[in-house]
Amino acid sequence: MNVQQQATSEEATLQVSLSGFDLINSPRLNKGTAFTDRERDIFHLHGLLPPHVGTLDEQVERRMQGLNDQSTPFNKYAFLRDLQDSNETIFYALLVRNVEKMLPLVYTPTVGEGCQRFSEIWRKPRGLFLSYPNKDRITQILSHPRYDGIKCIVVSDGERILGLGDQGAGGMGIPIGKMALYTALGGIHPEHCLPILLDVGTDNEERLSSPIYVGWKHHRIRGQEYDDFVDTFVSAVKARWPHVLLQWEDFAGSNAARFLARYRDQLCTFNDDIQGTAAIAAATLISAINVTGIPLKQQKIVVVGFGTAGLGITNLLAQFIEDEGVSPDEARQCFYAIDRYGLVTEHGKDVRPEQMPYARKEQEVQGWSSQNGEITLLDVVRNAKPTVLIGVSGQAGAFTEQAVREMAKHTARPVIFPLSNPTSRSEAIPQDLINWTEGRALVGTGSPFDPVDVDGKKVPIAQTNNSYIFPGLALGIVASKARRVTDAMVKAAATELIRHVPTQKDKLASLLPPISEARALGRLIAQAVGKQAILDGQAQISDEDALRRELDANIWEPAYVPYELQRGAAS
Ligand SMILES: O=C([O-])CC(=O)C(=O)O
Ligand SMILES: [Mg+2]
Repeated sequence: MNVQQQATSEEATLQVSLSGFDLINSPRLNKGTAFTDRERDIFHLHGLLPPHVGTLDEQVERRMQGLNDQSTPFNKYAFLRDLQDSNETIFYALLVRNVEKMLPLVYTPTVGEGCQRFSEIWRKPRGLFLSYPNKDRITQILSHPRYDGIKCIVVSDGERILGLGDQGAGGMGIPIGKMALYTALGGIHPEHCLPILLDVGTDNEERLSSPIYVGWKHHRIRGQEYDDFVDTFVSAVKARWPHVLLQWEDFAGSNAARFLARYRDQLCTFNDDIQGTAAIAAATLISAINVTGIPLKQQKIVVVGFGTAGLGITNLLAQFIEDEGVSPDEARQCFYAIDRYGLVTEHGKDVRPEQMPYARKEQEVQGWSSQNGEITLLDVVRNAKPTVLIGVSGQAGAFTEQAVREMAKHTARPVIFPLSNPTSRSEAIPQDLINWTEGRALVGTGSPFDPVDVDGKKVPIAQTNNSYIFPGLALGIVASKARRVTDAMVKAAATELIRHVPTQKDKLASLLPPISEARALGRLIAQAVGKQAILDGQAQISDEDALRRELDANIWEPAYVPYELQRGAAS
C-alpha cells in the first residue's frame, strides 16, 4: 500500500476512545449490530451485542418496521426521538431516505404535540437546558469540551411554540426538531449542532401544576431580568464560539424582533420565524404569480396576523416589489395588514412603530364597513379586493368561507396561504379553499396537508414552511464562515428556491418543488447564500471555489466509517 492510499484510508476511519457500554451508549458513535467482528474485538463489545453482524440497510429496515407498528403520530415521534438518542446514523439514514414520510413525524405538525407532551417522554438529555436559576453557571455549562466542535445553535425560550403558545421547557422539542432538519436537509454534521432551551419559567398553568413537568416550575421571568438573562446567554455564546451561527426560534411577539435587532450586528444570527418564514412565503408567492401572470407590484396582499412573521413577510415582499422598479412607498401600498384589532390603520389601537409603515390612512378607509369599530378581514376583502391572502395569525379558521368566497368573486386565481402551524392552527383547510373557489385557489400551507381534489384530480399542496429555507441558509452560513447574516443573504435563499419551483403553468402543479428534493435544494440554497456572503464582505473564504470545497467538507452523509482505537486510549 503506498503512502497516499494509507492517507486516504486513514481519513476514512475514525479514532475512537470509548469502548464497551460507553461506546454503545453514545448515540453519535453507536453502530449497534453493525459493529464488525474486528471492532467488537477492539472495543470489548462481544457479549453486549447479539451475534449477528448487520448492515445499516438492515437496521433501517428493522426500524422502519418498528415505526410502522406505532399507532399514532405522537407514538411515532417518540419512537424516532428514542432512535435519535440511541443511534444517530440510523435515525438520519431513515430520515434522508424517506424525507416525505419522516418530516411530519420529527417536525411539523407532530413536533407540536411532542412539545406539549415533552415531559411524558423525557428520557435522555439532548441539547442544553439553560434555566434561570443557573444564570451564573452558563459559561461553565457551555465550557465542556464536548461542545468544542459546535458550529450552529437553535435556541428557543418556549413561549410561542408554533401556534400552540407557551410550552415552557417542553419547547425544547422545537430546537431539537429544527436541528434534525439541519442535518437531514442541510447535511450539517450532528456533532456541529446544539439545540438550546432557555428555561425562564412558563405561564402555562397546566404545565406548572403537572407533577411530571420537567421544566423550572416558576412563572416566566420578564422585563429587565429576562433581557439580562438573554444578554448573559448571548455573551457567553459569543465568548465560547466567536463564529457560531445562532438561530432564534419561537420567541413570543416583540421579543423575537427585539433580539434580532439587538444582536444581528453583534454575532452571526437570524430569526427563523421572521426571516425564514418570510423567505419561503415570498418564494411561494412568486411561484404563484408565475401561474397568474400578474406582476407582484400589481398584487393586493392581505396579511392576517401582523406580528413578527407577518412583518418579516411584508418587509421581504416589499423588497421584491421594489425590485420591479417602484418606490418603497408605493411598494408598501400593496399591503393590508390585519392584526388583533382589525385592519392596521394610522390611528388604530396599539399600532407598534415597526407596523406603522404599513398602516393605511384613515381617509382611505372612511366609508368602509366595520364591526364594532374594527375593520375585519371580510371588510377588507370587500373593499380592497385583494389578490393574495396570507395567514400567520395562529387562529384556526381565520379565513372564513364568506371572506374567501368574496375574494374569489374579484380574482380569477386567488392566492391563499394559511401558514400557521401546526395543522390544528391553520387559518383554513386546503380542500375547503378549493371548494369555496371552484378549484381556482392557489394554496400554500405551513403544515403538510394531503393533496386536494380538484375536478376529480389530485393536486399537491405546497408546504410553505421555513424548512425549505433554514437548513440551506444555515449550511451556506457555516460553509462561507459568514460573520453576519445580511438581509441580502436571506433574500438570496428565497431567490434560489424560486429558480427551482415547478414551471408548469397549470393548476395541477404544486407551487414548490417536492419536499423529497429538499436536501438537494438545501445545497443549492447554501451555495447561493454563501455567494451572497462573499459579495457582502461577510464571508471568511476567498471565492466560489473555496465555497464549493467548504460545502463538500461540511456535508455529512449518514453512513458508518470503520473505527480504530484512539492512540493512548485505554483498551
Ligand atoms: O416550525 C415550523 O413548522 C415553522 C415555524 O417556524 C413556526 O411555525 O414557528
Ligand atoms: Mg418557528
